[in-house]
Amino acid sequence: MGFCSNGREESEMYHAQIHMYKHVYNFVSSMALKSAMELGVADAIHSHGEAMTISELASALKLHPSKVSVLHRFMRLLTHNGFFAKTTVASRKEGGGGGEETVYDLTPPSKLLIRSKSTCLASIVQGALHSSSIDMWHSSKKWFTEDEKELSLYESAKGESFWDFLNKTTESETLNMFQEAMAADSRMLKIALEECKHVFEGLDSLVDVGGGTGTLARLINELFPHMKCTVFDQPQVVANMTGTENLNFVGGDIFKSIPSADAVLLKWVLHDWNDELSVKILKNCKEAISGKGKEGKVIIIDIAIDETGDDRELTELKMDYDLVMLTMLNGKERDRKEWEKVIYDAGFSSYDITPICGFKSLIQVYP
Ligand SMILES: C[S@@+](CC[C@H](N)C(=O)[O-])C[C@H]1O[C@@H](n2cnc3c(N)ncnc32)[C@H](O)[C@@H]1O
Repeated sequence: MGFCSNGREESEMYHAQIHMYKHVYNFVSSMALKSAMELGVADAIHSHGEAMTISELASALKLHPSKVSVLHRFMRLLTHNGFFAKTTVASRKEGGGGGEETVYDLTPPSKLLIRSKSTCLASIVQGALHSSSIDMWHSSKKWFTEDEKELSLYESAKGESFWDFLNKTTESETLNMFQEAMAADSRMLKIALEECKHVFEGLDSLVDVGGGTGTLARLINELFPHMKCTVFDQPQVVANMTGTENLNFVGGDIFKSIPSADAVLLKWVLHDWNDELSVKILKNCKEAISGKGKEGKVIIIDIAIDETGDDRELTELKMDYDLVMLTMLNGKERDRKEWEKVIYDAGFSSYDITPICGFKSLIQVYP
């Protein structure tokens, strides 16, 4: 193909270059977001109570005076990316002399970084962009040439599985960071749970398998105070947790056995595992709900990839997550067909999938 021989080819090539560079530098937007989260930009604007100029923001964040122009450039990108809104207002400075100034305000995405709010997702930004989640990508070429199907990129690069890394006593800070990120994600489900109360009606007991530190179980308990909820997770995760009359914590292993209940909840658990291990978990869930006969059910909250039904941006997010699960844990995000396979392979007779809260789906599975 000639380089500049014909207008169409030339324009196609330069579009391709833009496409390529855009994807090469996607990480800059992610990292700028992480910097804003670490600096507490959203908290500063929230505490101030109104939109702020760059100098006000720099002073509230206690930045070095030499970094005011740096902050301006970060805010320019973050504003372009929808995290802040920029407006021009009459100068509020004393003796402003009728001049104007540019002020930055919060937008719905940056409101999700306000730490005092229950919907804060700062810990997700922290965990997803932590060096332990990113460093391994430098070893992907080596991983592709290894003959170890079950080895995640994480394990190939670091010599230990992500779960082992999390559970090392010396890394308890990382375990806390991970559990806090999971809790933050669960808190986001509050409204969705209220909207799908019917899913839990008629159940006297529920076990939240891989339920972490119990954030979701607590939300369910608030909606259904009479339901007996059990949070089942690895012993080291639930060791110091205290329950209430209708909320208790049990340590154990999902691959061995799961406490009995009318229903089992699995939020963000099956995407951690490949199909074979997911079938094993689902079979143990089936056993756990067997006392309730045909009335028992397994409630899965996870991603369902739907390339034809979802828009491009949503599908990209779901596919990004698929690679996160693959590389960190050898897990996977599934489309309808893939869900159906693991569900039927585990011996269940039917299921239904409903999208809830943005990018996750609620999958009810019946014996
Ligand atoms: C991705 S987290 C999801 C946590 C929680 N369901 C949520 O969405 O916030 C997966 C959970 O599975 C737990 N887990 C991993 N392996 C387990 C095992 N063998 N037995 C019990 N729990 C396990 C982890 O400790 C972790 O809390």
